Amino acid sequence: MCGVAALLLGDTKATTAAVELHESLYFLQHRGQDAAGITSCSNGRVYQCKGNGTASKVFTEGLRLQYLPGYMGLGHLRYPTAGTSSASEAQPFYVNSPYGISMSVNGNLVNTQDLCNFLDGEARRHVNSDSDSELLLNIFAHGLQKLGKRRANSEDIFTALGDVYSMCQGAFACTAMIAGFGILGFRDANGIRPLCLGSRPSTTLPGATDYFMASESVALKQLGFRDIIDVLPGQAVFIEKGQAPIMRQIVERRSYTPDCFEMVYFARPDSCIDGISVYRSRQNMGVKLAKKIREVLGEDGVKDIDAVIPVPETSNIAAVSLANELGKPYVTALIKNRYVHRTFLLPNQALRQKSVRRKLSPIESEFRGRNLIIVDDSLVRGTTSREIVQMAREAGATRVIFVSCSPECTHPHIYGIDLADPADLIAHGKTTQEVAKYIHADEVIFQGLEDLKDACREAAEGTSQVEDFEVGVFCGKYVTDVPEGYFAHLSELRHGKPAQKAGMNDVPAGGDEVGVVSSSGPLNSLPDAGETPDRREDVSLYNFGGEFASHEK
Ligand SMILES: O=P(O)(O)OC[C@H]1O[C@H](OP(=O)(O)OP(=O)(O)O)[C@H](O)[C@@H]1O
Ligand SMILES: NC(=O)CC[C@H](N)C(=O)O
Ligand SMILES: [Mg+2]
Repeated sequence: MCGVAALLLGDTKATTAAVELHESLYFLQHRGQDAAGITSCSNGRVYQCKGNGTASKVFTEGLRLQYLPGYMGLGHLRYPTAGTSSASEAQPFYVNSPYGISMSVNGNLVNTQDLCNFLDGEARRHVNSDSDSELLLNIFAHGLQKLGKRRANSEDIFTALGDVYSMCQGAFACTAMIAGFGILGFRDANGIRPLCLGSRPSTTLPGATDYFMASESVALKQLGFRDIIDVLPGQAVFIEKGQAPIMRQIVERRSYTPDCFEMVYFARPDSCIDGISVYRSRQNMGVKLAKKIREVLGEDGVKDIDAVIPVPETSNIAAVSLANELGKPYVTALIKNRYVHRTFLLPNQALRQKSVRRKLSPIESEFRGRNLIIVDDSLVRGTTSREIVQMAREAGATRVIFVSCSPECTHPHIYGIDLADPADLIAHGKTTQEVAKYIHADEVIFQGLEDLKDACREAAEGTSQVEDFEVGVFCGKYVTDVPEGYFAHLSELRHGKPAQKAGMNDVPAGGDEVGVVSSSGPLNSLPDAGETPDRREDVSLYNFGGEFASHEK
């Protein structure tokens, strides 16, 4: 999962799109911590700043925004699922031909080899990284280019998207910008990854309207956007500057099956995705899990429990309703260090392991001599649960029952989690008792799959059109076709090359945050922000474009 955003201000003389996009990245930061980027457009020119790290690092607390003028733009936060962690794969991506297109992608494609072959052999387009998102952008660009127009209109945009839907297999929710023309959003035919659109009156041009698209409604809400709607499966929305949005069903909806993991872990609880309140779904997960705990432990077993402890932060909401349902005290005995982010999203196991203790510490008195239920939203690799049980034991807990708001993760998540190899999954090929033994818990209890789906379904606010959920990670049945050999290919990639290998176009950098020039040299290099020459490698900060090649003229 990544976070995507696109903004078009109604006042085309405004220069503050990047400032607002930057603000929105703080509401989407939980979706990706590896890289961040913003692209903006002013007078037909495209400006871009991106690199490895969180939004505050890449934009050095907002200092770099002065180099990103314009009334429209894109934002991106990356959690890599394909390619490498190299800064050359930070997004948005840009292609100059045709028209100057930028794109931010949330998702994962499963037929990248076919796309590479097509782009190389037929489209004659150079792809400069291992990123599947750069492939998707080039498929779109090729579709637009082959129409052979000097300037595109909205129909051409929709026509070109036809190629994306017919050629790209997997999950995607994308935002794009065509220099001087407008912004675009579109979502795969099953609606696996989320995307929503909102509007608000312009504050600088009376009567004009600003439009904003993002992965999660919380970003829209907090920036004052209202009338929020979900982009539907197979649907695209194009907003030309100064115009109202045009919604178009590009391909028939194949299903309406958002990824259940959005509700379990990815999304913020104050977001509503496809008409489903994430907060309410997590509450429901707690209620349903309590029922399962009663079945497994029996009334006497439940009676023996002293307290319910959440593993902050995602499980907090479910743990409250679970504790209520069992009639047990909810005890916040694991304290989260507010300066440490999500550990699951870190790029390697050593870092993830180290970060659990850095992030969570026990209040020992709340553990000593007690029978405890410890609740987490999921057990994926088992990194967190193993470490937490160990902490509970060190603190003197008598009995530890570790419970999960979602079922056993037994299969790779192919649409947005960096889990190429099933062997990485704690529950793959293990019984529940074996999982308990592995994490040293007295007992482990998982939510049932149907209960999880019901918890999400029952959290619909009003009329959600969602039919079912993508739950392949729990059962191995995926909503899209998966090309033969895909899993073997993933495994080969994982074992053949280090997951963190450098991109072919990486340059060595001095600091922690390796950064690269992610395309050929800048046409109009911007002055640096006062950094040392070494720091300049940390972020690509370029102004692309020229006087004549733009819809602006
Ligand atoms: O079994 P694992 O591989 O450890 O993965 C599952 C854990 O990772 C996530 O926490 P994370 O620290 O990323 O985020 P949070 O603060 O939102 O809970 C998730 O909430 C679980 O706690
Ligand atoms: N998590 C995501 O949505 C990742 C997008 C894309 N597959 C990448 O790895 O950059
Ligand atoms: Mg967690």
